[in-house]
Amino acid sequence: MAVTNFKVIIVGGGPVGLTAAHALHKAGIDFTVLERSNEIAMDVGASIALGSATLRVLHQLGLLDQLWDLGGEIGPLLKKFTIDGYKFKSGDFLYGMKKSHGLRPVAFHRAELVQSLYDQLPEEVKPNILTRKKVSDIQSGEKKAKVVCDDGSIYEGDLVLGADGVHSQTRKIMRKLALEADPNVNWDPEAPFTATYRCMWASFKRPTAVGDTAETQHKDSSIMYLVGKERGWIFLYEKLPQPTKERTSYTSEDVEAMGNRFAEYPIWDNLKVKDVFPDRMTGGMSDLHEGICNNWGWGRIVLAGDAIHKVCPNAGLGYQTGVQDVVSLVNILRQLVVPSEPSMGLSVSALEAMYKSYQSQRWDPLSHDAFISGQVTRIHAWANVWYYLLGRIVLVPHFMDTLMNDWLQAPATSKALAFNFLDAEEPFEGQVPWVHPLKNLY
Ligand SMILES: Cc1cc2nc3c(=O)[nH]c(=O)nc-3n(C[C@H](O)[C@H](O)[C@H](O)COP(=O)(O)OP(=O)(O)OC[C@H]3O[C@@H](n4cnc5c(N)ncnc54)[C@H](O)[C@@H]3O)c2cc1C
Repeated sequence: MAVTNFKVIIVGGGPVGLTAAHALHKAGIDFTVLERSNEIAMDVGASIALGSATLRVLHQLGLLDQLWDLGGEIGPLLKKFTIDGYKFKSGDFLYGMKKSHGLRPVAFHRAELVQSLYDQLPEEVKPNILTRKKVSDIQSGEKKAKVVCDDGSIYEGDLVLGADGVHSQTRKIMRKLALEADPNVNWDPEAPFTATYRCMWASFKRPTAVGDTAETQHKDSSIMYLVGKERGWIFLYEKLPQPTKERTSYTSEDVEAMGNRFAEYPIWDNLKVKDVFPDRMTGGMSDLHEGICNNWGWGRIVLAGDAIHKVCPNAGLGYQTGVQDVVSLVNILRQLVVPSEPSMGLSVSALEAMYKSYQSQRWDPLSHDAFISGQVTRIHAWANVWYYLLGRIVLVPHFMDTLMNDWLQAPATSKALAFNFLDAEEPFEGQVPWVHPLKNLY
């Protein structure tokens, strides 16, 4: 039950929007989610792999028990192939994660993860999740914000949280309002991200053992193969003829053509793209935009998730960075609104100060995750000689442990945020202690 009369309107019922809904509910802050799709968990075919830092946050929210039934831990065996089927490496490349924080990443089917986030909302707040609500306009006033949907309906709140993805309408509206208020303000461009690669993904009935994972590396194109509990997924990556900031829509013919271009490439021992692609259950294709916005909030509008930062999926960090946004934002917001008198509300200047704290808390860890994501993508695609040497020769399991995990990933993971108002038993522990242990909240 809400303990304050502060209300957040969340634009977008994707994974980040629904995670925010859980967090706000636990913080005692009222919310409404406006989702443009007809259903919450549209099956677009992709997987989402989550590491220990994200899963412990979901554990704090009480969601982990049900999620275990859906996910499959990746590894221990990762194989690396060239496109002619030569297996140039094989080993436990993710052991470092298990050693440092108790768990290798766990792979979920995205639609099942999102459905579970929805299903696990308490019954009394499920009516706050509204579908077929495409947000078309936002007014940000001194006292309240109004959100207008394309069916003419209007929703009023104290804060609008744009979790509406890479092509965020909330981000576009916020930019327009900020520039109208001050034409000289230095703002992100309307299309703030650039795509250098595109990806086609597909899911199919699990062909090999749970946890199997492979990379197929080549100049400017690569594949990832992942096997979860029930399904397998392939991700086919290809460098674009030139980088673009535009939004390209791909047709089913484009999907078919890309599948055919990769048909003979291996994804596992004795398994090629052509052996799974024709039997795909779901799939999709998009350009992979990359970048981080500089403007995270204005007036009564703030952004989270893909709406403000976009990374390539090879390292599996996109949603995970969005979860960290939610933790940071809700921790700070709760401190501001929950102790205040019910009638006080929050001024725009107080909110804008909050956006600065939120952005500065998230900036360095986010930049680190974006760096890792960009590197992994370019290593898989042999983007230049240096990346080729890393991918093809240098990154053997032992060195991978030291470089990627012990030096880069484990220190970042240990500093990952957790909710500072929710207690929980620590679900994962390894050799590297958490900086924010759940039992000893900071
Ligand atoms: C192939 C692939 C594999 C990936 N694998 C991983 C992985 O392993 N691990 C990981 O952490 N991340 C992964 N990601 C990234 C992850 O999917 C995204 O980072 C994540 O989905 C972002 O969540 P979001 O809620 O911010 O945005 P989205 O998932 O884009 O959700 C936005 C929601 O807003 C809604 N919306 C949009 N506009 C409006 C509007 N005007 N009004 C109302 N609603 C609107 C949309 O319908 C959607 O439901 C992967 C991505 C891809 C493409």
